[in-house]
Amino acid sequence: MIASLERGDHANNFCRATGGESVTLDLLKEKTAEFAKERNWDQFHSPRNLLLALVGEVGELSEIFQWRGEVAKGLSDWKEEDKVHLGEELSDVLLYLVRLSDICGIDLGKAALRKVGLNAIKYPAASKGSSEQT
Ligand SMILES: Nc1ccn([C@H]2C[C@H](O)[C@@H](COP(=O)(O)OP(=O)(O)OP(=O)(O)O)O2)c(=O)n1
Repeated sequence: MIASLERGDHANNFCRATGGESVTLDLLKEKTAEFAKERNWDQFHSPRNLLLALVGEVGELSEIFQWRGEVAKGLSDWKEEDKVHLGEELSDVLLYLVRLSDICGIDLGKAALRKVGLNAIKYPAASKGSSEQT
């Protein structure tokens, strides 16, 4: 438990070290690039390796929900440590996605915003309550 608390403190200090600026995709892109460079891991961060790592983390994320049955929105009945764990696995997925996009030369923020626009055209607000393609 102490080790886990120390780990949390260390991670929180890292967040403060960023100067408390708002978290953007660009910031995460810079942080993940820096993390890889400092460890000489650029050589391992190929598109295929990153994709496999991403899928592996999606598996770890799925395990948290596995066998629980349906989960209430807000996770009000979850233990705090389970919520912290969920945040970690969601983050792993996001960080690998950001890194994969960067390595592939895709501006993820712009691509996602464009996709939101495409989705709105494909599913006009008039089709309220139905997720069927128009
Ligand atoms: N070659 C690597 C290895 C790790 N990471 C970073 C991205 C992820 O955020 C996290 C993944 O680390 P682990 O593979 O240790 O996975 P977990 O943190 O999920 O640990 P575990 O699988 O033991 O639960 O570290 C990375 O960028 N490149």
